[in-house]
Amino acid sequence: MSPEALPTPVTKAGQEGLDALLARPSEALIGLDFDGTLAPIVADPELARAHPEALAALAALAPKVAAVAVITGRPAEVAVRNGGFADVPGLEHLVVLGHYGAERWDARSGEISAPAPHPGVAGVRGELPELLERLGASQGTWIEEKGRAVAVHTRRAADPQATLDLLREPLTGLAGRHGLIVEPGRLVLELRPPGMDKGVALTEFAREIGAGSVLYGGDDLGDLPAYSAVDRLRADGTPGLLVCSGSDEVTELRDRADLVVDGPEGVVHLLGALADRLGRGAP
Ligand SMILES: O=P(O)(O)OC[C@H]1O[C@H](O[C@H]2O[C@H](CO)[C@@H](O)[C@H](O)[C@H]2O)[C@H](O)[C@@H](O)[C@@H]1O
Repeated sequence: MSPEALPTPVTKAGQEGLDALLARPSEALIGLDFDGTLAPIVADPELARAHPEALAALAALAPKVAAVAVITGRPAEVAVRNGGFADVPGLEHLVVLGHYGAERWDARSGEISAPAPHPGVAGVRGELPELLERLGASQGTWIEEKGRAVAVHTRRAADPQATLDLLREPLTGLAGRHGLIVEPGRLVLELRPPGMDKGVALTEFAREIGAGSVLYGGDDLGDLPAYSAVDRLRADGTPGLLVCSGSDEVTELRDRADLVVDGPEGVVHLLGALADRLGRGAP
């Protein structure tokens, strides 16, 4: 198979991040979101799976870099299952940071560590169905039970965006009354505990492994804190590359990214191209 072509970042900072990754891969941290980045978006989150070529690309790249971490809003256990990340040769050191970093799964041990559940989630869970009913949220709006959080999805509603807009304020009020926050995403409003986000998760993990460069790839609003974390790392002297898994649904990342690729397909090609380049002896 011919090697994948490596795309060129459109910013100087991004090019410096890529150059650092290629020059010193053993110091590089690769952080990747799951839904919309490694897994194509589908109407039923239960059916979301990693892109068919994602595991092979990750397994080719992971042994060549310091670490690969999947940083996701999903419960870690769900991401590991839907991603097929367990027991993959080449991914023996993979880390999955679930619930925006509140949970951590290590491939090495197969164990998940997590803090105590936030009591507000039970309160929200109890009130949510009646609130949705009262608001007349259209048919197709449904609640995803996430254990440490609940998410209200509108992708299957007759008018997904209008339904999301209708729910935003009341759900923010409900979350606030129970000490939770609303995390908006692609046709979803998640009510979850505060205090952790993907930026904190990425920064802490980069510090833990002593990363000398960071690539972060995401597609959704929940990935913006990780983008900001890479900006801060760059300001402190750690080169970074911001990758956007492009879609028509979210444009905020596209505007800040160093490199926009075509959805999970493009992400997988990028990972493959990096593995190819490093395999041939970079830069
Ligand atoms: O941080 P992520 O890995 O991107 O997870 C964020 C949310 O992803 C899931 O919802 C999204 O993907 C679904 C499956 O493709 C799609 O149906 C939905 O519209 C998207 O918003 C997941 O269900 C949420 O719990 C995550 O918070």
